[in-house]
Amino acid sequence: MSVLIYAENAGGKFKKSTFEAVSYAKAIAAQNNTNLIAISIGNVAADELAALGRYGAEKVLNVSNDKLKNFVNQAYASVIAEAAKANGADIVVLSNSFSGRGLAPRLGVKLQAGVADGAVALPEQNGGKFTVKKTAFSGKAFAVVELTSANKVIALTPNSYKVVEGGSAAQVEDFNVEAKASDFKEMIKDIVRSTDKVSLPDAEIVVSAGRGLKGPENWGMIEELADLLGAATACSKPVSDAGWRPHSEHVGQTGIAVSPNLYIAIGISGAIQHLAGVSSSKVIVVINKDAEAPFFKVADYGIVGDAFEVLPKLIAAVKEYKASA
Ligand SMILES: Cc1cc2nc3c(=O)[nH]c(=O)nc-3n(C[C@H](O)[C@H](O)[C@H](O)COP(=O)(O)OP(=O)(O)OC[C@H]3O[C@@H](n4cnc5c(N)ncnc54)[C@H](O)[C@@H]3O)c2cc1C
Repeated sequence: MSVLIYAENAGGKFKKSTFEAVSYAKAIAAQNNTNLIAISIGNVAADELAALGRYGAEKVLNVSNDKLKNFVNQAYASVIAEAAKANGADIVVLSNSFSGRGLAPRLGVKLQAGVADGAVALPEQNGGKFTVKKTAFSGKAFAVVELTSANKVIALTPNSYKVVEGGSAAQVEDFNVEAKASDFKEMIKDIVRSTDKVSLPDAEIVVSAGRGLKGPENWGMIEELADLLGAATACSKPVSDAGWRPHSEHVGQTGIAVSPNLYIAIGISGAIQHLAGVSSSKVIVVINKDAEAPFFKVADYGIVGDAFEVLPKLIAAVKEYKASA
């Protein structure tokens, strides 16, 4: 028995969500008194691979097949499943990222494994039962699921488990798998990044605005606040539907799900479909002129006020704080 973690990279670098998933997988390996093996697919430098040892991986399997340079759901799932079988891994962990959400069910089929996607806590293993707390109904609720199969796949919600450092460099080994033509029926031809700014799914802070901002010409204040805080910008669905902001910024049930440390919602009512994508944020701050806006019910901090008065004051206060820090 062992635990296998799929270490996802972006352009050859591991993301914070990967370090969280490795730390989480290490804790599961420790619970089960077994070792942790990582698998990386794509072109990642040897020292970057070995550095996964810092978060608990003892061995890193490196798959650098040219055909697998870009993410291909089916092919990546086949490689990870092969690695799990070859290393006797009965628990496979990955990040519940865009790629992870595609891989988890495929791995479930390939490994005949129960899947807990959107996990938010370490599994509980009592009296032979293996249960995992996970988000349910697009983040509107939590569910505790029991995985009864011998093999298990767990996809960890980003920002729900802390990064734990302490280990030493991992041993890196090449892992070669024959890539099957049938795994390449759908391929990513090109990746065009929408912006050079902070990536929304990975952002620690998100500044988000809704129809209360009245029009696209008022987004200067949102961008200024986001720049000052090193945050990503987001918006509600009607805002992107109206073309005020790109669809890549739309968060919620039908958009991107985010779980930053801080989510600032400005002029957004807090409809259930919006909350579905943001409710796992650690701290939620709401600015809305209507004290009855539903968003206040889930807010940690709220300001009842006109965004056009509150935001300039907030921006000035952040500038003042940064200047004095
Ligand atoms: C199937 C389905 C899926 C959906 N998916 C999504 C989704 O993924 N994401 C999403 O966001 N929505 C989604 N929606 C739409 C959702 O139901 C809401 O209509 C939407 O979230 C409302 O957006 P909003 O809060 O920006 O606008 P509004 O509901 O118009 O709210 C604007 C808010 O701004 C406040 N306001 C106005 N002026 C000011 C001011 N000057 N200062 C401060 N506050 C002000 C108002 O008090 C109000 O609370 C979906 C709907 C359906 C039916």
